[in-house]
Amino acid sequence: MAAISLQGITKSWGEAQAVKGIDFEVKSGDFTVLLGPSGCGKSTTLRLIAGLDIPTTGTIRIGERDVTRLPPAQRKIAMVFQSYALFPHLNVRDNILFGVRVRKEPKQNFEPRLKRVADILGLSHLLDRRPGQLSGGQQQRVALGRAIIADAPVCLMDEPLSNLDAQLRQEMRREIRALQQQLEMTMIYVTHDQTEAMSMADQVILLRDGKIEQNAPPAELYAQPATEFAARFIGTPPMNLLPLAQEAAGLVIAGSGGPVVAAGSGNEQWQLGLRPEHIRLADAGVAAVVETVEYFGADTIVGARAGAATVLVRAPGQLTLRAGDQVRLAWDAGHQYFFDRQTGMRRHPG
Ligand SMILES: Nc1ncnc2c1ncn2[C@@H]1O[C@H](COP(=O)(O)OP(=O)(O)OP(=O)(O)O)[C@@H](O)[C@H]1O
Repeated sequence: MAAISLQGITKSWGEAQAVKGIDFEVKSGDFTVLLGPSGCGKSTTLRLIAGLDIPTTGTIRIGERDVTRLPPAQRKIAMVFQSYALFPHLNVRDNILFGVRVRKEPKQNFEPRLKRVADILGLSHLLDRRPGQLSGGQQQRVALGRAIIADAPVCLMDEPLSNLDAQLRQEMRREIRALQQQLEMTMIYVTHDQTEAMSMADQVILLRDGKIEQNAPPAELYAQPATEFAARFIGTPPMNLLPLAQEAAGLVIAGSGGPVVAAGSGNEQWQLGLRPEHIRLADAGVAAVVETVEYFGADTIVGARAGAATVLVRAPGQLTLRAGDQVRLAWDAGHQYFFDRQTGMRRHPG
């Protein structure tokens, strides 16, 4: 049985439609990420599940209950927001216990639950401090603690890591994922960061302009993007997309050792997609001129101009290339993707 299901959900404010008809199901114990660019409707969707807003049409179920019109308190969900929403005048203990006290749960349960949650999150030695005396990561853990102590079967998070620096974000990603698995929480997590989505999720729901573009596990989203938009959104750096005009059709033939789409008539309607990690700098292949070289430690991203197109290549290790160097680009035919330029739909492979 699905832990959460949304059917035919729309949300309008006056003329403006933020959510334009979405359907999805979340399995119990799964980590689901709502991913997409700013304004695509992620937060609105999460707020509808939380009960902070009511959908214009459609049905939301949590377990077997239709909760579409229930207030947040009756939905048995925990929430963590970007701002943490900690009370500055309360210490860590009272911040964590705030929700259970408001709900007037039996007092004798408080201390053992607090101890467990503080142990899990490494907050035991900080219980008497106030939020202002904590680092960003510690504050984030307190916000998590408040969600976990509720023992709610469903936890919703809206960009909970966006105020943290890059290293702490990575640590917290691992921590949240481990906690979610350990506690078998059903999680819906909003982010615009595809790396976050790919590294944490069981299921990624990619939203675009109020609709679902693709709903798939991370590996499928990467290997089989349904559309050009999905292909562009996933990957670091994202997939190269080259218009398959006459000139670029030559690229395909030269690069793959054989045309997948025949050169010539009608190729302009296609877009060729190549992931940067699937292109090699080789002895033979398409001639290109290096424009940019960025070294990241484990790998190097090279930007090279081939004809009218600039192609990004991701190569392992450090390369001793400079702008202006001549290189040749090669790739396997099996790594070519083709998209219909009109509809954006992927046509090949698959
Ligand atoms: N209360 C509101 N009244 C009117 N329009 C709203 C309201 N809340 C959101 N919107 C609009 O609905 C659309 C979707 O907003 P939403 O916050 O869900 O996007 P998002 O994907 O979460 O974006 P971000 O990543 O920037 O937070 C936007 O165009 C936004 O301006």
